[in-house]
Amino acid sequence: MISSPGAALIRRQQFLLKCLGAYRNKSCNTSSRSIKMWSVMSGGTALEADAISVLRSITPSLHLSRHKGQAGKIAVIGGCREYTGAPYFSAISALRIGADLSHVFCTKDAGPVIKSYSPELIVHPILEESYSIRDEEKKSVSAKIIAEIDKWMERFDCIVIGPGLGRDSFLLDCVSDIMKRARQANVPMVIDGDGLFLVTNDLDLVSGYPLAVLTPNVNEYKRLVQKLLSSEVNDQDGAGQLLTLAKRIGATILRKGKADHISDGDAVHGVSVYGSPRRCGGQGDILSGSVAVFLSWARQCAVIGEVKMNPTVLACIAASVVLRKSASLAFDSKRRSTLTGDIIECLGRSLEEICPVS
Ligand SMILES: NC(=O)C1=CN([C@@H]2O[C@H](COP(=O)(O)OP(=O)(O)OC[C@H]3O[C@@H](n4cnc5c(N)ncnc54)[C@H](OP(=O)(O)O)[C@@H]3O)[C@@H](O)[C@H]2O)[C@@H](O)CC1
Ligand SMILES: Nc1ncnc2c1ncn2[C@@H]1O[C@H](COP(=O)(O)OP(=O)(O)OP(=O)(O)O)[C@@H](O)[C@H]1O
Ligand SMILES: [Mg+2]
Repeated sequence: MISSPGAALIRRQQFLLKCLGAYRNKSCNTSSRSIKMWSVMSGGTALEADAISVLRSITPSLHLSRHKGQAGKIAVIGGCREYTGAPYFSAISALRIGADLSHVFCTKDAGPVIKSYSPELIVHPILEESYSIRDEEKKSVSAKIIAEIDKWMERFDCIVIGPGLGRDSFLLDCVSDIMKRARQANVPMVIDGDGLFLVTNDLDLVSGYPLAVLTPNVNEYKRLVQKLLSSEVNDQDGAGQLLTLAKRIGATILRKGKADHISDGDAVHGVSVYGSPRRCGGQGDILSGSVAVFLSWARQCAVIGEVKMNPTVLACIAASVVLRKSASLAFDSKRRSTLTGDIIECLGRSLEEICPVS
């Protein structure tokens, strides 16, 4: 059941309206059709809001005085023998949204492959799967991996855990340790793909960590609901169930689908901007890299006036809007042949149309 809104929630709702209203008349050399999202605060009040304004409020302007790294340093932990596309899509999307540096930590096998896709990515092929190490080596190999990641951890503004990670048990144990380190260092995490498999089986990794964002697709969401709420997905009360799940976990969830639904346990927001009917694999990977960048930006500007907006929620709204708009642009020209790479090509144009570089 959705509980009554507290004073803080009402203030937040009023703030959101004010913040959105402030931008409504700002000129924009885009087609500027209003991009709509809806929000349901805990009291059940629906409000139509302008997601363009959320994007504009968190996207930093570009100045000649800014140095490399200030627009975001992102790391993706993922990429194994089977999957090299997913971490690439996530990491390159982070750069296309506007991050300055994008790293990938992947297995030794995946490293050369991912490097060959792009010279823009900084690729660390340091992870290992069980098949490549003997049992007696596991402890020392694991310690070496953690030591290597530790050298970098505090430099990252956000890490994405899971695109194309695979399910190897040794690898997942190492990634659990990496997540614990990230949490200790207060580094935000976006958990997707096989990272969600890990978290579903060990909730403590993200439980009560407000800087964690979970981005489940249909299957991943179903597994979370079954495990944590001991029930089936309830689409009659989808918003209520998402709210309960987010509250139970103590983190933000972006439930992907025909409309994207976002909750941090206080409110549920929906983004239903028209996207594309093409369902080629990899679109969730674009989303994870994009959320990471917007989260690093939103954390820098989420305190406006007296009210603090949850940066994880703002980041999810922004990423969802830009991905869907990009998918729509790509589909306009590529139609049935639209691939994930085509959507990534449109990320810059989508964001530019909403937040033009002055
Ligand atoms: N190029 C690459 O390297 C990419 C690699 N990736 C990486 O792959 C790993 C596994 O991730 P995943 O998403 O493939 O696994 P999962 O969620 O179990 O789905 C598998 C099956 O579930 C079904 N299904 C899906 N949606 C559904 C729906 N709406 N409604 C109903 N059913 C639905 C559908 O089953 P089918 O229709 O074939 O029976 C689908 O085939 C992970 O590491 C990820 O990051 C991807 O990022 C893609 C690009
Ligand atoms: N039925 C749909 N209609 C319109 N857009 C959708 C639909 N399903 C998903 N999307 C869009 O695609 C994005 C990715 O969702 P999807 O369910 O494909 O993730 P995923 O399965 O994790 O993708 P990936 O193949 O990268 O693993 C969502 O954020 C949403 O914007
Ligand atoms: Mg996925």
